[in-house]
Amino acid sequence: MAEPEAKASSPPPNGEEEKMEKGVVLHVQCKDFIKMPDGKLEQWLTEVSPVKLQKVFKLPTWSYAFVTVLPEHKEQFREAINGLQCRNFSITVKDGTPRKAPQEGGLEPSAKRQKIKDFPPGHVPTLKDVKDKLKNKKFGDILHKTSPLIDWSYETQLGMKQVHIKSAVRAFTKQVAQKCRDLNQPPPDWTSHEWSKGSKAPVGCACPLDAAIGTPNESLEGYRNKCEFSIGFDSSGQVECGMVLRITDDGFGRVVASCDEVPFVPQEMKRLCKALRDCARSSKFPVFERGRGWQRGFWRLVMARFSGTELLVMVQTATVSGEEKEELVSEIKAALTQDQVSLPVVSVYLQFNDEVSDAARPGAVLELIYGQPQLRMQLLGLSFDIGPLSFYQANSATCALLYGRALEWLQPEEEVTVLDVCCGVGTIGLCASRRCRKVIGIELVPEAVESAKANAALNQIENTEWMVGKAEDILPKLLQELDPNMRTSAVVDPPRPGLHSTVLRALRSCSQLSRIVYVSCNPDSLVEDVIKLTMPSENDEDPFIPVRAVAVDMFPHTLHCEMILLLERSSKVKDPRKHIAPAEGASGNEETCEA
Ligand SMILES: C[S@@+](CC[C@H](N)C(=O)[O-])C[C@H]1O[C@@H](n2cnc3c(N)ncnc32)[C@H](O)[C@@H]1O
Repeated sequence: MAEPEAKASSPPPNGEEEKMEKGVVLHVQCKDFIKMPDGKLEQWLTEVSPVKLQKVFKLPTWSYAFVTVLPEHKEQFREAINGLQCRNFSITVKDGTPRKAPQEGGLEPSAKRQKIKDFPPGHVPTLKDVKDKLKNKKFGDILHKTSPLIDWSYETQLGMKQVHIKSAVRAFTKQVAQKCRDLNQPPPDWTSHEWSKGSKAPVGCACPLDAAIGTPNESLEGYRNKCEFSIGFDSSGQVECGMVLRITDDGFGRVVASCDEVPFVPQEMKRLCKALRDCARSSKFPVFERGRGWQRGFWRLVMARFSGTELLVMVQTATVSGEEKEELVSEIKAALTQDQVSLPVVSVYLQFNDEVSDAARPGAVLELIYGQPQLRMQLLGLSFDIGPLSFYQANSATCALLYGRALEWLQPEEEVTVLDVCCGVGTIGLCASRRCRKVIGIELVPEAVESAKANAALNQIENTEWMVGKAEDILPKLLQELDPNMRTSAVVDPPRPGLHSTVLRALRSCSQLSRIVYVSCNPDSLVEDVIKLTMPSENDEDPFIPVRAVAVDMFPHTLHCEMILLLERSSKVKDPRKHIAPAEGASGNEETCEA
């Protein structure tokens, strides 16, 4: 499950309006775009497009790009590109929205014309409705930008998230049935109305949904144990350390607002932001700024992790060397560790980043300039030491509930080997390890794998093995070489784009694997992955079947929604239609019903 950024999201692009007015803008989306630098994507699209592209615009975090073509080329482009495969996923092409530069202090003209309607009192919108509404609202306040559900009660927010995952379950149920019909093959039984009725699932859903797991009341404020803050200028031009309120009209600069009002930021982090804001205001080093083709200044980002009692901080600046670096380091240390600041800082890292993007390259210099290298977190009776770069679930209280349910469904028994795919610092696997034969964790980030090994040792756990690399490279061979008699279960917890198709194929074709617990932070990508795990195929008689799902709200007040889905081999799942009570007046006993 990927962690959503604790910062306000960027609006779509802007700029070069002249060119955009002459052409038409198309929204071109594909899961694999997120991994492609925009230059590479432009090169690839230019190669596959039958028409000349006027412009390709994509930011590093986007899984979509805005492509401008001449109006007379629009349909030809759409026809050629829509449905085309890019690496492992297919591309969709929709009409994009050409943008005008926003007018000072107001809404964009197009958004004004569109007339933003507030939701009527008492109406509970879907998460998608709220998201769509936000797209049109350019200049909101930081509270609503970061916490768009804040105006609804928490109970209502949970209801919205429950509806969201119900839609995901309906979507894969319906799509598997439709795909089978398209292929002239009978849809699997679990897509039928009778099956969902027998399993007491909502209409159209293949499996029942448990009541949504929410964040406990006492953790609804300040629940994040990790946040990222930007150092930049606020709307009055003052240096601020907080959250990005909006992107400036040129598409490059960020207007930063204080996070004082943001409910999910813990008080300790709010005080940390103030200390760093004051430090940057009085510093000899200017704040980082960027525009088209230029960048200057130093102070950029702050990442903080909070264990509940202690803080680990990473400050990101542009590169500073020699004596100047020493000055910068002592400014940071003084700001964060002097007695009068009274912040519980136990660890400070400095990272240099000279990219236009805030995402530093994987090899960017990262130096511990104060205190201990890691922060100790407690979870389900175990201790975890984590560094600045490793993934760790950002809401500790709800994470314990999520893992509790995932393990309940996984049933790690003595004879079972558990695969922890995309394991991060090994949290789920280590929590399962005391109940199963062995845990094998696979993770991309080397720092996280080192932490997983160290965390196993820290908790005196010896039945684990950790593998560093891409799951798509490691898993096929690992599963092929598995002892044929080894009972195996898997928990998969991929980042937002979901699992690689090679991983899905390997899981599906491993006969020793009988159960998958899929933890997802993105129900949309889960839908596509579940289709691949469950679609009947001629070569394999025993695909997976969705058995149970639950929404987990790790990020109250935001649009993010996690879910857990249990999948089991179809041969192991009892047919729930057999338990439907016979209609009144119908003859026959239970045996005849089951026949
Ligand atoms: C949502 S996190 C889950 C981490 C862990 N299961 C937990 O609960 O803390 C996803 C993890 O997948 C890792 N990851 C991303 N792409 C990967 C890949 N292709 N192969 C293996 N791991 C990957 C990320 O580094 C991250 O640690």
